[in-house]
Amino acid sequence: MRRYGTAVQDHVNASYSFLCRMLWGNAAQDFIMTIGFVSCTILAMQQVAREKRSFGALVNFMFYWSAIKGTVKQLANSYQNVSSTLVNAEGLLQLLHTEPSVPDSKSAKNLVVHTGEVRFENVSFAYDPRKPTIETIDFSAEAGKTTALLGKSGSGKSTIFTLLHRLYDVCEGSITIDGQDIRDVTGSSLRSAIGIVPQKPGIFNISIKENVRYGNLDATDKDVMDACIAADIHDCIMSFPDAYEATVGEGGVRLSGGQAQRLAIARVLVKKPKIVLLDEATSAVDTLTEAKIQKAISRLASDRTVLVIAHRLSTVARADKILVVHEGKIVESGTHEELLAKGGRYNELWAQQTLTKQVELER
Ligand SMILES: Nc1ncnc2c1ncn2[C@@H]1O[C@H](COP(=O)(O)OP(=O)(O)OP(=O)(O)O)[C@@H](O)[C@H]1O
Repeated sequence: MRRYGTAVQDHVNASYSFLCRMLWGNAAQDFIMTIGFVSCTILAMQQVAREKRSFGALVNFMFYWSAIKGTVKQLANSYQNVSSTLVNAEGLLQLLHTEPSVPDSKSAKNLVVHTGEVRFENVSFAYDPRKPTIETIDFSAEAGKTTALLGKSGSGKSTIFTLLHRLYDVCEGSITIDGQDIRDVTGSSLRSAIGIVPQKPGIFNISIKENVRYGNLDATDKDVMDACIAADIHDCIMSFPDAYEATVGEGGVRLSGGQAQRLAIARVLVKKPKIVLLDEATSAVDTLTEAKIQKAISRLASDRTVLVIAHRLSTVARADKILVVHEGKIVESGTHEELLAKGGRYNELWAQQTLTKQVELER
């Protein structure tokens, strides 16, 4: 409350000072205009008295003056408005001119995606050179298959996504998509080839239709509806009084967690990328919602390379390949059955998750 109070007080002080200056400015402007008018009128009257000008010219002058006065005042006010708008525009321009921290190389070409095979070759990375985050990770996510990343919190799963998106460059090794090193391609072509379903999707306070279309601004209304049907959210949207025109509130507050995630899946479906990164929400959803999300994910995954940070047992078990990440390294990889048979860390995580699920169900 104290911080908010201080901020409001600062705002009031700034508004008061702005208003005072504006009033002084207006008063000065009116004063100068009046002085100008009085001087010109005296001069004109003298000329009329000396018969240098006709009385009609004096009337004309007064008529023109009253016509021009309003426009000149408007011009001065416009200047005031323009200067305050320029402050905002300057902020926006600064934002638009922000240089990316990982710029495109001079010889960068557009990424050409054929099958969408992703390969990490001996990749090492550290946010802070004193503490490695990823150490010599080596794996490939095969085209059209689902690869699940599983591991404890802080093991480096999200960092693998961040590197594939090239928000940071790797310190050692390379990441390739269909044989092209992502450092040699343009950032825009890389990002348009990848669709992301984050845990907390960025949802805007606009209509559901526009929120889905954000994935592909050229998508037609039919494309949006088809994507929502595939993401199993169409019926839910139709139950809203305004259907696709319903606004969802700032950050999507009027949607449940499961609905927001399916909306994000629909957004990726209209984008139609070859590679999809999926960060499953950990929040406990009921079994029916989980089944709906799972159905939407299966449709999203068909014929696409999917890398998923898996939290749900159903996703983990269905994945074509599972990578167990531990302290920035891949310690185990294989299918669900292979890893269970190994009896290692995966087995341990699986047992833990199954137990948690049982406890949740018993509640
Ligand atoms: N932007 C960042 N700057 C510095 N360190 C970071 C940054 N992002 C993550 N880290 C650190 O990197 C490590 C790996 O984080 P990461 O988010 O990849 O883990 P995660 O396995 O995805 O965890 P979770 O399952 O909780 O999301 C953590 O120790 C974290 O503190």
